[in-house]
Amino acid sequence: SRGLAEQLRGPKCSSWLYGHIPELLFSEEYGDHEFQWQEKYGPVYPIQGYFGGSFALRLSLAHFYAHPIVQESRLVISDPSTVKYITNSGVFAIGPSQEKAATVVFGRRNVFVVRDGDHRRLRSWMNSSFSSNSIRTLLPIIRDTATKLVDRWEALGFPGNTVDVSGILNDATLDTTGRAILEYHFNALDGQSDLAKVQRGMLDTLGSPTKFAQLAAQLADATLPYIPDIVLRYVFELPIPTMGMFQEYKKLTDELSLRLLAVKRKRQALGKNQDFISSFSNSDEGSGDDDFGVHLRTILVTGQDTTGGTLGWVLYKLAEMTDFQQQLREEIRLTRPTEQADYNAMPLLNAIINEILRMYSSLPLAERVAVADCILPLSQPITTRAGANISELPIKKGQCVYVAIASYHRLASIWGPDAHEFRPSRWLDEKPCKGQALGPYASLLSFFGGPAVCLGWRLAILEIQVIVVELLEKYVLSLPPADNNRLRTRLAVTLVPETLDGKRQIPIHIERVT
Ligand code: HEM
Repeated sequence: SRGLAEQLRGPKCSSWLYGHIPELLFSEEYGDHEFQWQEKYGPVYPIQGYFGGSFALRLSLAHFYAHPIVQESRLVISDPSTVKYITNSGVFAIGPSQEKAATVVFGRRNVFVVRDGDHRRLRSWMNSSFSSNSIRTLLPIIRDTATKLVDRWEALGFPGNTVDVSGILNDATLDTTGRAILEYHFNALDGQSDLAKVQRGMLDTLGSPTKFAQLAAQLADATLPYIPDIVLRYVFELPIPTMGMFQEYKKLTDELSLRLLAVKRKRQALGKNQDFISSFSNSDEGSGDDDFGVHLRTILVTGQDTTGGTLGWVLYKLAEMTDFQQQLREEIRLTRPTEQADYNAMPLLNAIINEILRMYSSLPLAERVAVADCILPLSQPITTRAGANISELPIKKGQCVYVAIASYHRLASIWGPDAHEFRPSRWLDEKPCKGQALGPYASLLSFFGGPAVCLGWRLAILEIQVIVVELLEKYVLSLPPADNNRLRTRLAVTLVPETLDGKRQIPIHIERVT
């Protein structure tokens, strides 16, 4: 028996080959199907995975892969008790497709894939540079990036025009991670960094909006779990342009990581140093310098489009809500924030940021797999297809689940009857979240929770706060006059904004504050 998962009610499936995955991951607007399924089937329901039910195909593929994977049926989960169990119990590892994807881009033994003691050790040196004390000291660097961003807008002639603001925001977030954590100037905002260009090219290829690229992404998602690492390594050495980009990225980041380590070691000889790179070379992880490249790539990639995309949504919504924007500008004028505490004490600033994180979580879904048989707790009973009421859900080792972050943020039981509505003012209410906090910040699940909680959430929040304040002090944002100014959300590695004609852009009209 495969546990009870198969006996729950869920949507009917139309594709034997792909199951429900295209509707879940590749729908035109993110959540088109997922949010309706949640309304209909509740916060825990099964969907069909790839290669639906083909036992023969599964068997023939299974011997390539060390762990048994239940591909035919996956659970989509937003029930708070179940989510908490998944993030905290240690019974779940990163899911098979995400594991391969992270290994391909970052390298082996990256923080997403290592488990238990290895994960704890890795996090303990990484955490120190991202603690609240460390992040507070980064404020001058973040403000400096924000000033450079303004300079860039000016140099490109943004004021007085309608422009796409999205790419430059991602340059700013890469520059912040570089300077704040690695003490290294990428100068992505100046357009001078080869590494920044290659990283951009790689992420744009992975998340390309073309039909062909989406089909490729779908195929990769379906088959990656079965492709042994050794074969993948050969695929990435193939002499074709896309693979060349991955190789170039690895080469540049490996070189940079060795250079950074060498500089640090010299400086360390002069005295003790507690930053990211020094604590790596002092820790158990530091025994093999090669691994530093893996961790460098991990933070450069995970910190960039997540934070940049969130910022983009904030600016777009402010351009749409001009009254709110004006009130926020007034809040900024009265507060004149200089310390982190000042930013945290600005109700309107944080209301818009929190509402964006709720409605447009950059990573709306986390894939996990059970590493042992277990019993999932449920906060409300489920009626099975046979009509039985169950108050907990036994599942088997190998069961794949999706922690449905975006769906959780739309539960009426947690966020109230207007959970689907974009309403920043809910954050001015007494208790916007009616449940217990699952994540580290504002009761949101946007940064995940438990031991694998987002490493950079404090940095991301401060960065967004500082940049929004800096931009609103200088500019008035509005939507372009054309009818074609609505954006939709598409999952392309992260949740990206896209115009209705499929362009990865955030067109905003910009005027200087007079
Ligand atoms: C608004 C911005 C951000 C959002 C919404 C976000 C969200 C998340 C989420 C949902 C996860 C869990 C993913 C999973 O396990 O499947 C995660 C993990 C992670 N994030 Fe972030 N993130 C953001 C910014 C950053 C920044 C700025 C950095 C670093 C510079 C960062 C570094 C990481 C790392 C290293 C992990 C893996 C942690 C682990 O597995 O132990 N993130 N993030």
